[in-house]
Amino acid sequence: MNVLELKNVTKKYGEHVAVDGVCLDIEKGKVLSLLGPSGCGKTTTLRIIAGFTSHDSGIVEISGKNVGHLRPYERNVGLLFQDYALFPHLTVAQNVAYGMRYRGTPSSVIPSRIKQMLSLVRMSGMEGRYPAQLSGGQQQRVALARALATDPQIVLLDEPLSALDAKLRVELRIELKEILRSVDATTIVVTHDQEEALSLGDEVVVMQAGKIVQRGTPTQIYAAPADKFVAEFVGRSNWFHGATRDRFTGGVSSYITSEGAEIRAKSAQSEQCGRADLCIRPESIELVEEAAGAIAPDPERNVLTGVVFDVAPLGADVHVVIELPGKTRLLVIRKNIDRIPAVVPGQSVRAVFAASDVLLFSDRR
Ligand SMILES: Nc1ncnc2c1ncn2[C@@H]1O[C@H](COP(=O)(O)OP(=O)(O)OP(=O)(O)O)[C@@H](O)[C@H]1O
Repeated sequence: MNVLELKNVTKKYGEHVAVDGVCLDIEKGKVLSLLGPSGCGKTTTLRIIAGFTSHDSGIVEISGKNVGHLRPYERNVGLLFQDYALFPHLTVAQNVAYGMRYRGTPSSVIPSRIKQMLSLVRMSGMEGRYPAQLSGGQQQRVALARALATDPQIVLLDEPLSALDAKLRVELRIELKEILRSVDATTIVVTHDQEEALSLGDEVVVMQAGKIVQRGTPTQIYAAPADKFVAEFVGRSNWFHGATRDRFTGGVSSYITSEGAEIRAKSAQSEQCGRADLCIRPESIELVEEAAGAIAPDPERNVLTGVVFDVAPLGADVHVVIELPGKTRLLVIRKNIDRIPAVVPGQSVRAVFAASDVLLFSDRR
């Protein structure tokens, strides 16, 4: 059974439709990431579920019950919101106890529950501290303990890690995932950080302008984006615009790009596409030096010749920018451990990628 179900939920601010007919369900114990650019309606959706914002139409159900008329404290929802900081005048223990007292948890149970929650978020021994005496990461752990203390039916996390620096963010992200899994929490996490969304969510929901444009596993969203917006928003990408020239057997079509290059794409949809946007992920491209000799022709492989423009060794990855004829630039990302050819700017190379790695988006303009 779904713990949460939104049925055609819409919210307008004046003429502006912030949430536009959203339908969303989530099963018990699953973590759903809500991802999208600033202003696409993620926070408004969470606030509607929590009961802080009323929706204009549609139905919000928690465990099969319409909760549209219930106040926030009457819904058993755990919250960790950007603007829902710890109470500065309360200790760690009092902050964690706050929601429980509000919801009528028996006083006899509260101390052991505080202990359990603080141990879960690795904050045992900090009960008597005030928020100002904690680091940003510690404050977020306490806020998480407070959100989970009432054993909520749904946990809503709005940009839970955004205030932290990059390294701590990644560390806490891994912990957060483990904690949510250990308590079997049904969770929606809002983020505009794609890496966070893909790593935390069992499934990812991508929103644009108040609407859901795709829902899928992190792998589906990355490897099979529903449209150009999702492909551009999730992951890095190289883009070409082209028109079909030839069609071959096995779903392979060749496109001539605006810059005059030929790119072959293999896709179930390629038969329908006259003009199309072609997307190639930087990780799908291999670099082959000129010195490596001729590359055997293969109708399902692309070979583009260019000149290395920039090489950026970024720790585990190397980012290489290739300039193709017509000044188009192609980003190639290789793992350091691949021992890619030690290319240098100005060197001629070939960028090689499979026709099946080209994502095609039909251009209906
Ligand atoms: N109280 C309000 N009054 C008027 N407009 C609002 C209000 N709250 C949100 N909006 C508008 O609704 C749209 C969606 O806002 P929302 O905060 O849900 O976006 P978001 O996807 O969470 O963005 P961000 O990632 O920047 O937090 C935006 O255009 C915003 O300006």
